[in-house]
Amino acid sequence: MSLAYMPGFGNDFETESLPGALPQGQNSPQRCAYGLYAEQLSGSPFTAPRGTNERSWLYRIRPTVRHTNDFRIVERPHWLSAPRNEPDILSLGQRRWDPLPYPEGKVNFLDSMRTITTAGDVVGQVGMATHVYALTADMEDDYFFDADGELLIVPQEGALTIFTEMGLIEVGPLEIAVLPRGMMFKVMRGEGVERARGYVCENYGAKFTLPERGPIGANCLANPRDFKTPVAAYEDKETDCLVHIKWCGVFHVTAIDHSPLDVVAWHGNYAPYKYDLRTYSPVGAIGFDHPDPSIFTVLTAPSGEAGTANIDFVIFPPRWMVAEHSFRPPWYHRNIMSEFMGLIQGQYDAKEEGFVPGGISLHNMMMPHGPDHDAFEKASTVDLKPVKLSDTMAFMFETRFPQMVTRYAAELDTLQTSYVNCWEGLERKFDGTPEAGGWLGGK
Ligand SMILES: O=C(O)Cc1cc(O)ccc1O
Ligand SMILES: [Fe+2]
Repeated sequence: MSLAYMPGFGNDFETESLPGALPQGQNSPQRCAYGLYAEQLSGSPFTAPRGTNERSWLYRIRPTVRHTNDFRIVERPHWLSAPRNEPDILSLGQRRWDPLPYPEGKVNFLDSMRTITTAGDVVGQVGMATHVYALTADMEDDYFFDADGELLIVPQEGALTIFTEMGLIEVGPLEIAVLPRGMMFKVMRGEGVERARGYVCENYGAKFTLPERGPIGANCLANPRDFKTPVAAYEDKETDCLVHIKWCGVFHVTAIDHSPLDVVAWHGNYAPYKYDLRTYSPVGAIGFDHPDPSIFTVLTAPSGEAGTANIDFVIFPPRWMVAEHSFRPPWYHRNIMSEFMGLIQGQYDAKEEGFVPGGISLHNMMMPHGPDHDAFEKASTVDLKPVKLSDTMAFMFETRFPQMVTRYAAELDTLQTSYVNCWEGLERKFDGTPEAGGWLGGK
């Protein structure tokens, strides 16, 4: 299946899947074409400044009030929300996990979601949660929307077809999809896909946007035209369906007798999109030293405090390493921001082994980390000719808030017990002598 998309980031789009379904010149005609209902979906307050004002007009078979019935609270003990102030679930330390195994039997996207960390406060609309899905079935008559946040989906294995209210998105490894807060959708496996796994960042705060480029100028990094928004598509289905909702950390379900994906036409700037990570144009060190990873920011979710992101979504794409007289991999460091990393394919240059595709590493607030011993030795002694890092794609969900590990993640068999040993060989190499300065200070 080859789907149609509209290019651009945050554009004011318009699309119709039946000719004339979209009203022209006004939003609310007395009667809409084809007997459709008009409905506004607001992603920002009505009065938000133009730059951040987001809403779309949807023309649908039934208004959404008909997609909700009596709600019933349901338990979803594996999809958790912040605040979970349980810093005692796992003792402090750098953490790493092997990939999450696939479940036995048939499990869809929603049922397979497993929360790894939570940060901030879902009701205060700050922070985020990280999750992993490992699915073996489609959502067929199950539909979902997350009132608590925007979902950034990062497939690691197997393509997905996501049927949203505003159209269909196909997304596979090396691509991402972003589904706005409140958007109804269902996730199916892509054509020929048996099972699929990936990472999800649930953004409780302000929406992801493109980072400023500053002196880099008007081009490179993630270019707006590479973001793709689906054209309108609808499901005309009059059979029993379940609508699942996540609201303030609690899950609800309601039964209806038709599909809620019934939007025939829409216009506006509040819409889902996909992005191919291979179209990211990295800018890096062409002289010496290792710049901060913020040069690889694809999307940033601002927190209201300048330069202090609620979340940065950062990738480590294939690129040339050419820095002279420099230690080229990431440096050792400690960070006020908390770093959740995943690997989509290949190898990450700070870790020679142990960080595998589908795996996770977590370097929380102020937890020291950096290259493992082997990577350090290699990078300190290697001949510094230009080297192409290929077949690699790691990423980071970095947040200003500490990330609390869930009990589920803490008890996973895939939690590595000896991760810290990767730094074990970093022995003292100091060869200073008192004559050279010594502990009393410089001369
Ligand atoms: O910790 C990590 O591996 C991520 C990272 C990469 C980098 O190039 C510099 C800093 C940083 O946190
Ligand atoms: Fe780091």
